[in-house]
Amino acid sequence: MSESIKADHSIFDQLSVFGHQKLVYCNDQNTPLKAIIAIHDTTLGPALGGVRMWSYRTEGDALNDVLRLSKAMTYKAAVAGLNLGGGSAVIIGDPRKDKSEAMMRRFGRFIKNLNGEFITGEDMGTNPRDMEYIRMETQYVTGLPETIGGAGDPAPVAARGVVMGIKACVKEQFGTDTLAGRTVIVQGIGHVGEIVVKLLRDENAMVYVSDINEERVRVVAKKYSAQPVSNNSIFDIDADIYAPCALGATVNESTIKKLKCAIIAGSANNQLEDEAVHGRMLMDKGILLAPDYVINAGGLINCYSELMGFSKKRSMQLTENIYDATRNILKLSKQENIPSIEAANKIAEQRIADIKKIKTSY
Ligand SMILES: NC(=O)c1ccc[n+]([C@@H]2O[C@H](COP(=O)([O-])OP(=O)(O)OC[C@H]3O[C@@H](n4cnc5c(N)ncnc54)[C@H](O)[C@@H]3O)[C@@H](O)[C@H]2O)c1
Repeated sequence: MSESIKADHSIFDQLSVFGHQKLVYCNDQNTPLKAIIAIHDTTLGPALGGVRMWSYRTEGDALNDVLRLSKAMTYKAAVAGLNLGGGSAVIIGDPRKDKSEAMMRRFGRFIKNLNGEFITGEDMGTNPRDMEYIRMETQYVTGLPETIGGAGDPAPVAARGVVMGIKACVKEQFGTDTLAGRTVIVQGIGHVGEIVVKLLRDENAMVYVSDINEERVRVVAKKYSAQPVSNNSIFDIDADIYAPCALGATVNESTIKKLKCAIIAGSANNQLEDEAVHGRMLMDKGILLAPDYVINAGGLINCYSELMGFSKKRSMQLTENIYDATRNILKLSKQENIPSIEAANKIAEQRIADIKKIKTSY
């Protein structure tokens, strides 16, 4: 888990860094679709992961993102105790300008050809409507609207889990898990971030909000009586908790130097630019990191419920367990004097190794 992917390596080299099983390039000039599906590990079950649509600067950036996201899904499902493997997909393009019904349905046909090895759902830049389009072509999709038998938007469940993780860290750092009076910076107030803000404000935390979309900052700050801050100045604020809820890799060499918080806990996947280096740097600085894939697993739990026929109530109950899961990881981190992300990886890898003993692959 500590290796990083180098853009100049061959594709097979890059697949070997994290032990990926399969990579599918989906190209269709008519719709036009350029997508990559990465399947990391199917020991525990079919690979489930969202499809992200983003204006990647280069194809290498898209590949890097999908490899990192799919690996995180394997670990997320493993720690959450779900019978799912890890996979992910990215579509290259601007979701506001380039998306169409035909593109999403064409993407659905690529998933169909994988015969259930990969199941998708929402991620940044995609929504329940897109999942409906994919569903027109394949059954291997989750996050469908409740009106057509799905479990609905996973974001509220993901947000609940994030707040459970925040509470577990607050308990560790401050001795009590009450959020009243704690200060939190939420970076990225989209589907998940906005609900994180709401839940924090419901418990009387003081919340700063930032986003590259200034209109959203204005609207969300007003709606929840939060403090708007510019994206450039978030690391100058003296807050208890930094909650990254946008893109990954925001915790890196330069931001760790500036961070003044006691806790990092948010929904964004792959928050650490380099797990081994930055996990240790945070530990040395006394900043507690809630491993992202542990506390943002609510979205995946909701999708799993959709597959297994669970109710919203059951999803929420399973998501509440994130509090204890986070506490256990922080305990192991302390006992073994290892970064929290390493402790989480150990627990995930142990479960995968145990289940491997009873079956060789999905
Ligand atoms: N939606 C889910 O159910 C779910 C579940 C688990 C994890 N996540 C992760 O949580 C994160 C957010 O997901 P979402 O569904 O809320 O996405 P979203 O697209 O609804 O919201 C993302 C928000 O971040 C903002 N943003 C983008 N780049 C930014 C930057 N550099 N600085 C500040 N703001 C920025 C966008 O303007 C947008 O408002 C992603 O990393 C996603 O992978 C989402």
